[in-house]
Amino acid sequence: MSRPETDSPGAGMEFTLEDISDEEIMRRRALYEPFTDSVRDLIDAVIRTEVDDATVRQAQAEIAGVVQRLRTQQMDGAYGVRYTADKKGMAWGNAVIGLRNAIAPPLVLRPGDDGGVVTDATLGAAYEGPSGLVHGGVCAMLFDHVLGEAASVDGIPCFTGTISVRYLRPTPLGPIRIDAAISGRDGRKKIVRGTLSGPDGVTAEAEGIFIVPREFEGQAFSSWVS
Ligand SMILES: CCCCC/C=C\C/C=C\C/C=C\C/C=C\CCCC(=O)SCCNC(=O)CCNC(=O)[C@H](O)C(C)(C)COP(=O)(O)OP(=O)(O)OC[C@H]1O[C@@H](n2cnc3c(N)ncnc32)[C@H](O)[C@@H]1OP(=O)(O)O
Repeated sequence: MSRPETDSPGAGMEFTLEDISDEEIMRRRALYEPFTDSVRDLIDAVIRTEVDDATVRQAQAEIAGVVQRLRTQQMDGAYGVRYTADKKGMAWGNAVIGLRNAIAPPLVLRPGDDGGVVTDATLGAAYEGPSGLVHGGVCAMLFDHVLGEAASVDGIPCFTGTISVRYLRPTPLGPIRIDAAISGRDGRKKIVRGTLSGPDGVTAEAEGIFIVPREFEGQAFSSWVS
């Protein structure tokens, strides 16, 4: 596939204009969302299957066939961060929110009561660290994105400068919630705090410094289409 028009506003952040209608976004979403969900199911099934060796080998051959078919037409490089003419972002390859990324839970964010953002998700076997518990790096990755979104609520995308996570108690695999909001501003820097909660309450808290790249100062974008 040829790449749509690419714009690199700075700080290594590359955005790609893909001027498509809302109907076309809906069509692609209806196609790729269930497709990617099937791959998420596959990841979980591969981790948890207890079928016999022959069945595993047969499944591997079938998966290799599917991969080969998909590879007959591929875009160059990663999906990138695409946006429409009215500046709706489509970060569909993103590791945390990507609609086309089976590694992403994917998180879907909504506005919180405090001007911040909140998300609920279910983390299954693919996110395990210690037995039955969420991997600490996964917690950090999810915090990074959610705090980054909270920092960007006014539509100006921010980069993570520094983030620290305090793991208070283990986070069980299963339903989780993350809340994040800006707690301070200093020029291009925004201090953001967040919490990760499981069914029994807060398990980890994070604080980060998020920075508006110089090139983005004064620019406002729309929200993600996820
Ligand atoms: C075009 C259409 C777009 C469509 C988009 C549509 C919708 C989007 C809307 C909203 C959502 C957007 C995004 C948010 C989502 C998720 C977030 C994901 C977060 C990430 O996953 S992102 C990847 C990891 N992240 C990096 O890959 C950063 C690499 N890095 C750099 O790119 C630079 O390093 C940068 C930019 C950080 C700073 O560079 P710089 O040149 O601006 O900095 P400079 O030296 O001028 O410092 C200025 C002041 O920041 C202080 N400062 C500097 N660096 C600091 C640091 N690291 N920690 C703490 N403080 C720091 C200084 O001390 C000074 O402070 P003071 O003013 O007080 O002296």
